[in-house]
Amino acid sequence: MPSAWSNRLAADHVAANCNDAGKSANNPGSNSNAIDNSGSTPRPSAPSRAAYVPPHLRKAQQEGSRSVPEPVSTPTLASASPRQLAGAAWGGGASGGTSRGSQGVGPRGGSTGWQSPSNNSWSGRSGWGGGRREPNPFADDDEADATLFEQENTGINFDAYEDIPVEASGEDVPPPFSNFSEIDLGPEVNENIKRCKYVKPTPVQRHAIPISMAGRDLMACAQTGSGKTAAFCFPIIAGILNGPPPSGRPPRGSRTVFPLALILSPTRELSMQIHQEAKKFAYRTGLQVVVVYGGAPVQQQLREMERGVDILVATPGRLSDLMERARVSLSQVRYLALDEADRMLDMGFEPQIRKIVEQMDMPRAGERQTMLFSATFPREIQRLAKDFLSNYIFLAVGRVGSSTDLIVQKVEFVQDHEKRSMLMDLIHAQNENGAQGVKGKLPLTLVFVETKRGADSLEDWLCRNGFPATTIHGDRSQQEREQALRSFRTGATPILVATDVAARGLDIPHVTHVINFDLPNDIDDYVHRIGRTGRAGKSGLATAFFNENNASLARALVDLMQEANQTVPDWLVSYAARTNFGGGGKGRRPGGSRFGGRDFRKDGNRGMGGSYGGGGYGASNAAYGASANSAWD
Ligand SMILES: Nc1ncnc2c1ncn2[C@@H]1O[C@H](COP(=O)(O)OP(=O)(O)OP(=O)(O)O)[C@@H](O)[C@H]1O
Repeated sequence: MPSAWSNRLAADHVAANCNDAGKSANNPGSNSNAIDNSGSTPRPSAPSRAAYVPPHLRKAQQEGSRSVPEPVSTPTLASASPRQLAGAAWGGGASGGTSRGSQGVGPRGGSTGWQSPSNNSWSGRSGWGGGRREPNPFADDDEADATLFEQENTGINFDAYEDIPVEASGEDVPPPFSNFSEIDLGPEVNENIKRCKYVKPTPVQRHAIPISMAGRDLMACAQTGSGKTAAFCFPIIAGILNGPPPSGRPPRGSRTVFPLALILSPTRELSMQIHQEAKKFAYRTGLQVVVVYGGAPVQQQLREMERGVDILVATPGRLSDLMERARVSLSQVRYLALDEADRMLDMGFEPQIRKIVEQMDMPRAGERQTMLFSATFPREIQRLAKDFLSNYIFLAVGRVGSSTDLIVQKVEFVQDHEKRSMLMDLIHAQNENGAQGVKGKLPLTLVFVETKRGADSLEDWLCRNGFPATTIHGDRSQQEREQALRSFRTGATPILVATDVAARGLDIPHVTHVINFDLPNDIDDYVHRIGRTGRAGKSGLATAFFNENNASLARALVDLMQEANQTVPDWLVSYAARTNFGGGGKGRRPGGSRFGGRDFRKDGNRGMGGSYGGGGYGASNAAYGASANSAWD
């Protein structure tokens, strides 16, 4: 499909590089020059190239080999994979690789390590005060274009969150705050908020932080990209710093660690991201934040843990493994946060979570503080979740008129065999329209497909046609997944083809377009997928390819789009009318939940016994909440 735009890309060179870039880890010794860009012959083997070292191994490599004095940088042009070279050629530059070589180093925790804002008994505890240098978690941010960073966090669109309806139900709901200065997070955390360039709290932060700081359990539902990570991290960090020093924890160097807070998330990449964020928020507090997740060498993670763990971020599988080896005890956990909580309690994860939370040594609900966060909370999951909570507050932030208006949603009727050419048209169009991505590069496009094979096949096809693409899915090695994400994030490879493994939580600035090449079966999955754009007050575009195979989603999709003030095509409305039997997936209420869904305890207190919903603030009835417009309430 020739065009001025594709011509300018020297597509044959790009496609060749793309082809080379394919699953290189599987073909380490192959001939890099065996290039075919005709699209008709099998993809050539990948070239041999310098082994990629993921971030979590770089330090180990440094420590283990004096001959490697600098941390391994994200590949530059000289060392980049062909796939990245393709991105560079296509995107007009290779500056996307953020050098980590100049990673900054923070001051020693020294005697100030562990000092709480109001409780100096923390000093002298383990942590950075032990003489280790705390790496500066803001180093990468500092390297980023400062203007860009400011735009991200203080852009005018952030005001779009101001009018969001909020519902909080439960007994004695603490009132919200307006500014970070009104709440005692402690001087270190306040300083870190400034370093993050957060000028004012987002609505979910305004409401959730006081609830958690008051010691209450919380189930919070707020839009994608609205700052939920900080909403659960700040109270955890401040709570630990303000709380009593831990008792009964073994001395440093012990093989079993006793974290005070546990943050669980469903994917490795999301856990890594939460870890990065939490380290920023806890910088110079003396608190140790450690992440453990599958697919990466356990020894390295064990070494990290041996240096002390106060806040443990984990995926359930690796955590279970470490608990079985008696390397982690949850007996001292004061704070438990489940990010993407509805996913964590969905069929796939629920038994594992139940085991971790209920059958090991974690203090019971009521003895610990529990926070559940997600953008979606189906009722049956809320019902399940109450087992993990004690006298909790349900918080729902946003629905109509909320930040999701920032995502323009479009639905195109596309038969399966036409999807690829439609995709090509969309990408051509957005590039010819001059959409801008990172530092003048092409905008980032995230394409969701249903299967891992489908992801590989589409990535291959895109590359063959001159579109630098990479892919992330469960069959790729962890190294490949991380490399793909980094290459996409930096703009070196501006198209990422993904399965649902990338649907939740990932915060990738400058994703301007999410394309549902294959629609999910569940409307909540759709909500999370499109939420990869339009984050932190910025606008975004989401396009879905719809055909007869997606008929069961029509009703929920129409409702969702109408709630978000989107233009719904007539043909989709007709589909929805014809298929008004529900859909939305997974046997849940048709259409699943909504961001800003209702507290299920208000549905007649089924199974709850006690009286709830008496307190709270904000609208508490049909004036808002998913029920207002829903076809089912
Ligand atoms: N108070 C704030 N001011 C400015 N930016 C903020 C603020 N709080 C969070 N952010 C930024 O907003 C972005 C989205 O935050 P975050 O990833 O926590 O969203 P989320 O609600 O967890 O989204 P998702 O539902 O997709 O997981 C991040 O880049 C974060 O740094």
